[in-house]
Amino acid sequence: MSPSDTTTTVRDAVTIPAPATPYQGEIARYWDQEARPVNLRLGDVDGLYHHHYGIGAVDHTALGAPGAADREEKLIAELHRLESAQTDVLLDHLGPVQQDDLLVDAGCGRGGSMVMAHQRFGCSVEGVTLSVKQADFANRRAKELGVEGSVRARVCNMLSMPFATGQAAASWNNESSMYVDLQDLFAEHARVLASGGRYVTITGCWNPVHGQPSKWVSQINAHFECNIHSRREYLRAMADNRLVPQAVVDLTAATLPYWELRATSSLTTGIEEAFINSYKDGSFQYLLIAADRV
Ligand SMILES: C[S@@+](CC[C@H](N)C(=O)[O-])C[C@H]1O[C@@H](n2cnc3c(N)ncnc32)[C@H](O)[C@@H]1O
Ligand SMILES: CC(C)=CCC/C(C)=C/COP(=O)(O)OP(=O)(O)O
Ligand SMILES: [Mg+2]
Repeated sequence: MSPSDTTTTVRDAVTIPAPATPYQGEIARYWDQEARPVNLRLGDVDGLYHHHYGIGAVDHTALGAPGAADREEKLIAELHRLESAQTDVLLDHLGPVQQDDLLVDAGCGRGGSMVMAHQRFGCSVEGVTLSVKQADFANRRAKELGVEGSVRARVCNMLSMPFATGQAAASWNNESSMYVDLQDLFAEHARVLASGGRYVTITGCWNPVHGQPSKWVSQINAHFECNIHSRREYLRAMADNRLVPQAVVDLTAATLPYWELRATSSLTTGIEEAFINSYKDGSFQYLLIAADRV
């Protein structure tokens, strides 16, 4: 049986906080109900469940012959490999991390990035999500992997995280910053990060050069009930909140192969065209920003 088929839940005896706003209640319900095969079947490949997209070149030899019986299975494994490669690039930008450090995953989803961070650095990783179902899922996976002492998800608003001031050596948002006000978000990261700590985000943002969000960006917002920010907003809000960018990496070209491969799969969700067209017309960018807390 694959992990996504299990029905038992591992729950801390904690009170689940009420959503801070009606919008956050809607987002909690959205992720509580989410069970798209494009996420669960990819996660089933190796037990790391992601809710973000992939980067890097497609390995066409790994896909086997077109029309072969196992082609779809291989394609799913390849999409998953590209999503985990995205996490690896995020982790590459965290800088040196010690075993006794605390890492914070803001908007942790089903916990795939948290497990990968712990496996790489051997340190504690704490995540927050609005969704009880996602936190349960992440904590169940951590227990199944025997890392529940080091990897934990909590149901909590990332704008008010349960960490002491300066407690985190590094923190990140992996495709989760489009659900919140960036000034509020970066103020909270600046609070929980130690001085000299590292913040990393991978995000989709609209390109100010386009003028306003394109119709494709508006379609993505409607699809996910989110509010994609502009590149300018990210850089301004960081500057306003003691986060000084050390690297800004445009991953747009690197994510297009993922989308083009996904569009040929049996797991399409209908949003592929909006991503492909907006990345190609330049109205939307897939960006990594790594910043130091000064
Ligand atoms: C697209 S998923 C990304 C999940 C994860 N970062 C990953 O890469 O797999 C967005 C996540 O952001 C979380 N989220 C959105 N708004 C939030 C908030 N205000 N506080 C905490 N989590 C939030 C959702 O619950 C969800 O887990
Ligand atoms: C880059 C942008 C704008 C991301 C929006 C946030 C989001 C929903 C990410 C992917 O989640 P998912 O993995 O659950 O989505 P899907 O089901 O499409 O794979
Ligand atoms: Mg996905």
